[in-house]
Amino acid sequence: MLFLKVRLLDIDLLDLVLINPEDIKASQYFPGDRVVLIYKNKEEIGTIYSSTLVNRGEIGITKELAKSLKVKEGELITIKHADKPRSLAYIKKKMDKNKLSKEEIFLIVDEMVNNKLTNIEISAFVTSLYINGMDMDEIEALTIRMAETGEMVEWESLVFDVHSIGGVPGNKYALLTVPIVASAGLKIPKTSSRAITSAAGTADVMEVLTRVDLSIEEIKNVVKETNGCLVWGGALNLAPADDITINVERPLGIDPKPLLLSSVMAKKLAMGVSKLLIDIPIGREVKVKDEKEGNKLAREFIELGERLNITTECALTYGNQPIGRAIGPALEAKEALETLEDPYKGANSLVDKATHLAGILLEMGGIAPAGEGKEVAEELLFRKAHDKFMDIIVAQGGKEVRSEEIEVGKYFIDIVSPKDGYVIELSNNKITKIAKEAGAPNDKKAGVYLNVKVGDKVEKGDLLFTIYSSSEDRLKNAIKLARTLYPIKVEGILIKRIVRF
Ligand SMILES: O=P(O)(O)OC[C@H]1O[C@H](OP(=O)(O)O)[C@H](O)[C@@H]1O
Ligand SMILES: Nc1ccnc(=O)[nH]1
Repeated sequence: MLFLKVRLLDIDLLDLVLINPEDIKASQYFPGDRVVLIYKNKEEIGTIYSSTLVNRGEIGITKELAKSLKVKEGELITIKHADKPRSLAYIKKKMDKNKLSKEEIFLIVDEMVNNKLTNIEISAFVTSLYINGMDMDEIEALTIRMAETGEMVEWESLVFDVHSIGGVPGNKYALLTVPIVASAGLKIPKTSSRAITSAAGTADVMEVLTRVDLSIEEIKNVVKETNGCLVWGGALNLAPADDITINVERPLGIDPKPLLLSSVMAKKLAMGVSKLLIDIPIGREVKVKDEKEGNKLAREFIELGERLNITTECALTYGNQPIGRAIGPALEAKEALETLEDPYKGANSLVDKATHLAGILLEMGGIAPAGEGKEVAEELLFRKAHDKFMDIIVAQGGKEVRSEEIEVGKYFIDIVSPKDGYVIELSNNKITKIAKEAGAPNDKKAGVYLNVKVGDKVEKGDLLFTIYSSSEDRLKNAIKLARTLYPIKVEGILIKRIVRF
């Protein structure tokens, strides 16, 4: 046991514990050791790093860790050796391609939620799922435990929801679909995650306009008032393991299928959703490459839904190029608002996707007859969705806002076509990489605005796209990347002329 005086660190690395090298030398500990930090009746796990940033007799811990321990700067805490988490053996079992039992999966989730696993261990779990997968029994256990380890919401009437598996840039459909469905009288308390593989998750986009970190009580009030909401799952104590795994998935840029299924469905189970529509974008550069793979994933969502008592339908949607033209939180919020303000001016792909998905939900909810949902949704988009969206923004704690008031990055650069021709290729992955390099999603004002889409005719010097950032340096890096990646290819229609011999 070692007693040390707390120093608070402004570092975003939850389990980081700094100790002066001299103190480490004089103790039984080594850098990299996992330790239990004890303060009064609270315990947390941390990993020791050696650093002269703290003086002898001090221990540097993050503000977040201090908050969990309820300890203040200058107070004394105790550390002792931590046992290896028991679930580590099961993570290794999955690495060795074995099936895990329900109890083993429950323990992994429990230890994850109780801060007993370090990011390295969680990352090994995520990677093992990426490589070795899980069967439906395992996925069901993972989903149920992810939901049960947080709060579970109950409603007096049926609630609906829509959720995209993501992967396609510019996927701001929910900012239209939710108000359309809510304005038809169905309850739709939508939870989203932040970006996983993309440059902006729905929660990141919505946060530009209003609060997304509502409590369950607040959500209930918003839904009572407006029928809908668009909130961030990670802010609530709703399926807490979801946000923990997403924070590991994001830097790896992967979304393993068992986690994709459990991440989405655990949030829906915890939120008490009864009828759900899943959007599965299909395309070369998204999570699901073709229709065959899409059908398979859809069947898995439907089966998992049955096991959880959530009536689930799926829509396979076009994912070969971005939805709409804006990529990045503020740019997407602006485009969604523009489209709600005047759907005639909105990007076709955005209006089409949002009304198709809303239409299916309206049919599932008995509001529209079979086959007529899209038409009803379009009408609601023109007549009611904008006002409903404003009501939701205000009820969540924001202010009514017009699209022209949304600020985007003050540093920007236009990228123009090097030749005459047609846009023959627009790469999702490359556009996402450029938007991220410019700072999205953390820099809400960063991103890419596409002036052209596949098939458009362009002349040399015409604007192809604009990159925005709040930082001059990040913009420079994004430009450099854009110049090497060529995310948009322009070619003439004539490929080759062949003459007779
Ligand atoms: O595209 P990437 O970042 O991989 O996936 C994450 C996004 O997909 C889902 O979309 P929605 O909430 O249904 O709109 C999530 O909630 C999140 O916004
Ligand atoms: N893995 C996930 C993909 C899409 N949405 C989620 O909430 N989670």
